[in-house]
Amino acid sequence: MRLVIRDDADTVADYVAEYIKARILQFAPTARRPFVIGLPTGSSPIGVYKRLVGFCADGSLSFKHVVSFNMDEYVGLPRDHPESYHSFMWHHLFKHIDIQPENVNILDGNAPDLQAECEKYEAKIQSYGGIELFLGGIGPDGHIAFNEPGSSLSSRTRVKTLAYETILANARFFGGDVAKVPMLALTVGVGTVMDAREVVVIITGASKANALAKCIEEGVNHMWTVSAIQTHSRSLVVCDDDATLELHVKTVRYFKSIEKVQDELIGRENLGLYGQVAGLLKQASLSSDS
Ligand SMILES: N[C@@H]1[C@@H](O)[C@H](O)[C@@H](COP(=O)(O)O)O[C@@H]1O
Repeated sequence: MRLVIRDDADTVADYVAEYIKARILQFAPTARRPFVIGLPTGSSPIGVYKRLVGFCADGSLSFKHVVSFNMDEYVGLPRDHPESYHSFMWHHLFKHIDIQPENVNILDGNAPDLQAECEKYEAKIQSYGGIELFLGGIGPDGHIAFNEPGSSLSSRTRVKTLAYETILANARFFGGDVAKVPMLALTVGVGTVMDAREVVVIITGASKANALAKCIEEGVNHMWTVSAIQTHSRSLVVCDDDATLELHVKTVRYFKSIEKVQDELIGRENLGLYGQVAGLLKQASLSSDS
């Protein structure tokens, strides 16, 4: 796993947006071989989406051959409710880019058979050969998607009861009224996210500091579901300074030093064996190889 630390949420968004752009360009998707991306909602990815919209507007990136799968959706909230994840995604990203509507996949929280909806979603992901890159955010309790504490680390897409903490945290989107926050959601599982060939997680703000420390400095634990990322062979966490508040100084220094050495390596592209690695790093533009 790599940890990249930036000064604030804006520079985190710059980094992640550039990273995703580099990945899609490098993949060179076509209609027959689309780039399959997993996407989150929440405040964490908004800056990234804004930048991706900018790349599409200036012609440096296209989503024409990108297929998306969203992480989750509330149960029972009308699709056109302003706080549904359908509305969120169209408002912040999809309506501004050239993605083909039929390539957008979001769980239907009003499906007559919710279980069947979840199974269909997993099967559709499989039909594309899996997800290339799953982007995620986390809750203050370390949950990824709606995989609340105690979720199985091998869980698949399913119906999930929300933790009271999550309901409280999300009440800000419902005029501060806890009673208006749905208590159930459909969510991809931890296993669904970890099956992606690459996982990138955004963690910003002091309210996520404890979760970041639990997830990367302690063991893999179902009470902090994003800690499963430790077992992934290609994972990247991008956080801001505020989110590092609970990390050991040596952890922060270690990951900063790794990034510094990689930057130096890229500068030595023509030097023998170092050059080989530097070339690979540069080719990947940025690398999350563990
Ligand atoms: N289901 C979503 C998660 O996918 C998201 O990561 C989390 C954090 O949201 P925010 O980025 O607003 O802190 O909120 C919800 O619980």
